Amino acid sequence: MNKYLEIWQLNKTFPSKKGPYTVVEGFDLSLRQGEFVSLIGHSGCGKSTVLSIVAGLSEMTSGTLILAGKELRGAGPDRGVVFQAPSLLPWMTAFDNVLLGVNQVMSDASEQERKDLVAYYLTLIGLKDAMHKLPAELSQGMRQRVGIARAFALNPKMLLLDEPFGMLDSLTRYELQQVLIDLWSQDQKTALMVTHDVDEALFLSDRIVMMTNGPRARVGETLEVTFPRPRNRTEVMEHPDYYRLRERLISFLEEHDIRKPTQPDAAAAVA
Ligand SMILES: Nc1ncnc2c1ncn2[C@@H]1O[C@H](COP(=O)(O)OP(=O)(O)OP(=O)(O)O)[C@@H](O)[C@H]1O
Repeated sequence: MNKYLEIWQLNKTFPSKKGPYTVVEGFDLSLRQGEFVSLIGHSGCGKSTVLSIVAGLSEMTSGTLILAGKELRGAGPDRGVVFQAPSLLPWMTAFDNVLLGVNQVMSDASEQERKDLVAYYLTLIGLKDAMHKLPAELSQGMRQRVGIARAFALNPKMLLLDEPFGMLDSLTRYELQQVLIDLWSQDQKTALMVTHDVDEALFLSDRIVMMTNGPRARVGETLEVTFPRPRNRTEVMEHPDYYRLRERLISFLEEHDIRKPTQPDAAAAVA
């Protein structure tokens, strides 16, 4: 495997009132260039912790991170991050919010080139007619489109997405998943996404990485998703492997459900 992002023996321990709490331990994961990988696991297992360490927004306790052959230290424009809600400056239009980042990262390009780039991504993402509106004049889904357009426009080496559709209603979520996958197909950015949504992971990913529960969470199982690309939802859901892969993901999550009794005595106690 030609490794583009390498996460090697990642450990993260938080201090807590009861002593050090090790969230992830011995977490190993590699991504190929242009690969879309989703990280799935129960709430609190440490998915966002891993993502924010890769983004450089949180420090690891120990381990090694390598992106495109270089060891990562701190945050940088080589990683574009998309959270559940984008942080947009409320007094600036969607266009100016994206331009702000582009101006910082692409200082070598001319002013016109930078503006063209912003307009190009906002148009691709479906905001052609709304790019000069303020964030308050946009719906939540439109604001999230701005966040995604910004991440792509900055031309990072990779995208880090932390439940990017988690706050959207299901129709908007489906729409934006398609928008994201269309943009991704065009730019082929290496992407690591945290999600709770099994169908979202199956629709978008080349590989789904299932995390064990914390404390000391690590990679449990990995699922290859080989549906042909470009993808559309109907074709993916009608693919003969769809329900087998979905079933494997759900079984893994059920096997790792900490609320589920594992012994007859425990079952009796819960009953
Ligand atoms: N700054 C912090 N200080 C102490 N503990 C933290 C901190 N950030 C996260 N944790 C703990 O680390 C664990 C993993 O949190 P994290 O947010 O990474 O999980 P997650 O899998 O992304 O959860 P969810 O799916 O609910 O978003 C949790 O037990 C959380 O309480």
